[in-house]
Amino acid sequence: MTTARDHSPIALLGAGVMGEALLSGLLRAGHPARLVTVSDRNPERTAQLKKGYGVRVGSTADAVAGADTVVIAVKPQDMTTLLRDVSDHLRPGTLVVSLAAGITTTFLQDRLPDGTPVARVMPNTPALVDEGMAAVSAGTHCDEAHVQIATDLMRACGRVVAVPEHYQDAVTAISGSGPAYIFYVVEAMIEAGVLLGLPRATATELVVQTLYGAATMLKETGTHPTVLREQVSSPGGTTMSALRELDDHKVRAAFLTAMEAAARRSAELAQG
Ligand SMILES: NC(=O)C1=CN([C@@H]2O[C@H](COP(=O)(O)OP(=O)(O)OC[C@H]3O[C@@H](n4cnc5c(N)ncnc54)[C@H](O)[C@@H]3O)[C@@H](O)[C@H]2O)C=CC1
Ligand SMILES: O=C(O)[C@@H]1CCC=N1
Repeated sequence: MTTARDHSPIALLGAGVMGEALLSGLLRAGHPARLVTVSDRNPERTAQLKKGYGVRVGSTADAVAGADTVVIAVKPQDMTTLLRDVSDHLRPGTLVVSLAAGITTTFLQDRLPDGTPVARVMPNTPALVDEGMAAVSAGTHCDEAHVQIATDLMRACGRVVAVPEHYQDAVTAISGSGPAYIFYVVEAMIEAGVLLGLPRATATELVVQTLYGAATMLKETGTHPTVLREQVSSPGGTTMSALRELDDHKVRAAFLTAMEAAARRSAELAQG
């Protein structure tokens, strides 16, 4: 899909884990490196990205002044300071896309020049391998073309959905933080394999391929996870013995409580 701002200048402010994931996806999708200016308060980081990707680097002021789209990927706690700098150099009509957890479009609009179009996006780290999941919400001054630009940006490295902004805390708890829960389960399964006497490398290969296979089944068959789980669970068999332990240890309830906590934390982050 092409848009009016295809291959127009982008400023990326904050080039940590998430910023690099998006940057690498954009470049793989064909966005010219010379049209991306990266700014990070850590000079080692900008030097790494300049060397690794051939992008331009500069101050926040330089990056913002030359951009049609400004992508902000700093921690929520660094947002207020950064927005002061951005505000001073933003050209009228420039779209500001924030990837920060918890930071609302109202928070952004209140700290940017009147009428600035802003979009709030919740991405996730699988963007690094073009399998990201991102949810986009529009601010007050964001029209359909702006939403499309934000969507196209994120589509460079995975799937994108548009959601009403009041869903964003829940989205953050599910797909934003979600990869960490999966990696946590993977770690636990590998440890279990080692406990059962498998070499760590073998346990890791078994777990990773099992995860990949199960995820592929979910995605490619569209079959409900309950049905897929039942297909593995023979009457009186091994799987039911394990699942009973997970139920006894309230693992399902723990997931619900954990994701409620993540959503609550997301809502708190805009309060500073
Ligand atoms: N890591 C993840 O899985 C996800 C992160 N996010 C959001 O993405 C944002 C970035 O998170 P990470 O990349 O994980 O953090 P990070 O700590 O890896 O990267 C943040 C970068 O921002 C830079 N920075 C801080 N203040 C700055 C300033 N004033 N000007 C320029 N650069 C500045 C830091 O030096 C750092 O390199 C956060 O708001 C987070 O909520 C959203 C979804 C997933
Ligand atoms: O933990 C965090 O706050 C960020 C937002 C979603 C994933 N990582």
